[in-house]
Amino acid sequence: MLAVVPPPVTVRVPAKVNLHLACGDLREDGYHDLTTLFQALSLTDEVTVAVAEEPGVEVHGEGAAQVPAGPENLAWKAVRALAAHVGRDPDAPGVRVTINKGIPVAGGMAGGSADAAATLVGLAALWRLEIGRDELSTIAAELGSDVPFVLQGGTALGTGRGEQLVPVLARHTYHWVIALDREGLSTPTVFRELDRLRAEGNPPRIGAVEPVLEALASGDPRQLALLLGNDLQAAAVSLRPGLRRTLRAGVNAGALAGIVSGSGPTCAFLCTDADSAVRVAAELSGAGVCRTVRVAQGPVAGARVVTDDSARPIPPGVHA
Ligand SMILES: C[C@](O)(CO)[C@H](O)COP(=O)(O)OP(=O)(O)OC[C@H]1O[C@@H](n2ccc(N)nc2=O)[C@H](O)[C@@H]1O
Ligand SMILES: Nc1ncnc2c1ncn2[C@@H]1O[C@H](COP(=O)(O)OP(=O)(O)OP(=O)(O)O)[C@@H](O)[C@H]1O
Repeated sequence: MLAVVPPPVTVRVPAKVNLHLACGDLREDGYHDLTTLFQALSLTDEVTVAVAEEPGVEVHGEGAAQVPAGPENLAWKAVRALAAHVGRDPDAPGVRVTINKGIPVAGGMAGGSADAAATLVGLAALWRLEIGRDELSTIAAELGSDVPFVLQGGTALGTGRGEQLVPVLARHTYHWVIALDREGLSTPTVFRELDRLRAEGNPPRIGAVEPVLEALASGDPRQLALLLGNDLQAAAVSLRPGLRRTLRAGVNAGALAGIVSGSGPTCAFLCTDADSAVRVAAELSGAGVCRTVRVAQGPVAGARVVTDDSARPIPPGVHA
């Protein structure tokens, strides 16, 4: 009997911005306790997983040259982790992962994490696994602190390393302008810089998360804008002083507020509405303070299969 090769599966996965990121002190395991509010944004990667005789990862799109295409790719680590979890050989998983990057690389928007989350969802479909989202989320957390959130999407409160999530009701679509820097920043370096700043002095810490949750419940972007905060911003700005100018330029261009996204260097600007975001993006891109700008909305869904099965010819021997 001929084995039917399952068709490739494509998954779309969002970037994230942290609306609120309160960072605790360095823990003994090298991580920091976080209280963070994540929002998934409409900047996305597309990841296709396919059964292949020549396994591996290929990366296309913006910034692809900076992304490893070997075993260090977080998507490949996800292949190995899921294979091991379900009793397949992680050294011979027989799959190829094709990543199309739309999320800035090393931009503080969880680009690698997104590819890992998408790979988990794609393989679960390709291998027809009976595996729940909670089980996938546990594997995701082992791959990186941001992976469970981009798997889940929407808006969520993260604690622990950022991997313990509770969904949050956000009654509004928020409009963002995203300013991409010329070069990335390494996440561990930014956390280390915050530790250094804290050892030397006393950089201010952002306030409690509750008022931000209330602002989100109100759905008023003006209220939310007043409360955006990120403890890692001081560290990112210390390593990349030009970000101060970018943050100022976004507000001067008409944004309600600007913030460094996660560990940076990407800056995210909250705008009143979609029209305002387009105007802010146009003005900011002319200000010469960043490599390029994008417009995005949030919240959006987490990693989900987008393969259009209806457009795919039914292989011979398979009946719908
Ligand atoms: C900055 C954020 O993007 C905010 O959402 C995340 O905290 C980073 O998440 P991530 O890139 O998935 O990070 P991981 O791969 O888990 O960790 C990379 C490194 O970042 C630092 N790290 C990360 C998360 C955390 N809560 N504390 C940390 O100190 C550690 O040095 C760790 O070795
Ligand atoms: N699939 C991947 N996509 C992007 N980068 C990857 C991937 N796999 C491994 N990397 C490596 O991870 C580094 C960080 O890239 P990534 O785009 O995930 O950063 P980030 O968005 O700042 O992460 P985070 O916001 O989760 O801290 C890159 O410099 C790259 O070498």
